[in-house]
Amino acid sequence: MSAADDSKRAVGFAAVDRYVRSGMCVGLGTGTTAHWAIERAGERVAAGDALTAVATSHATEALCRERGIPLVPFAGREIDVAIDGADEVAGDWSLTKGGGGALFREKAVALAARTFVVIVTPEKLVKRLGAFRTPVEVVPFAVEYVERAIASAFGAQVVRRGGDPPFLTDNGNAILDCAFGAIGDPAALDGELRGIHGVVATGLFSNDLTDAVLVAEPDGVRELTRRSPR
Ligand SMILES: O=C(CO)[C@H](O)[C@H](O)COP(=O)(O)O
Repeated sequence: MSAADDSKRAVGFAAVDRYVRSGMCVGLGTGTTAHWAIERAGERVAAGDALTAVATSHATEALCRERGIPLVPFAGREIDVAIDGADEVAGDWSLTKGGGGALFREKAVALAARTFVVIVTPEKLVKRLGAFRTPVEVVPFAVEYVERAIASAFGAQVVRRGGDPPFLTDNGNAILDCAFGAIGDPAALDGELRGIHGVVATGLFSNDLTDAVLVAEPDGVRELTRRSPR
């Protein structure tokens, strides 16, 4: 296993070990870091813990089935804890997510969770969001209009994800990866983007969603303490 995989494994395992108890319903994220939280949840089920899970993507759902983790229907039900990776974590704990295209379901699960735990490797920590392009999920019927609207309203460079065929999310939608530069107020930008007809969701997660951030450091998993008010 590579050193990068070792770190992701450590932080994924730590999140489950610190935040998940038998009897809980767990929201399981998508991506190479969340993968390890799923593996650990599978080990816990095999060891006898009564866990159920909500999956944030088809890929996560398939891995849960392979690992014998019982899945429950979601539809926005309240869940105990959600564990997921991120593409960027800002100093105020706002996030960019959606590098894997699962942003809509990931945000729905994070919103419904009593506790939302973010697991990352250290290079994901940034002062302000924006170096990683912001993913915006868009109904394909309106995608060209939304591309033009984002470019003209924000002066952003907008790239449609995928080629021919284009990338489609698990919801059948397109993703626009948008370069806004450093983002001063992620919640405000999220709201403005969602005001454009055709936008379903953005990968900007406001900082009031995040309850804990675990970082895989070379000498162990560090849990950040929140400096800014929620
Ligand atoms: O938001 C996501 C998927 O939509 C992922 O959590 C994010 O892209 C981080 O992935 P990884 O842990 O593989 O770096």
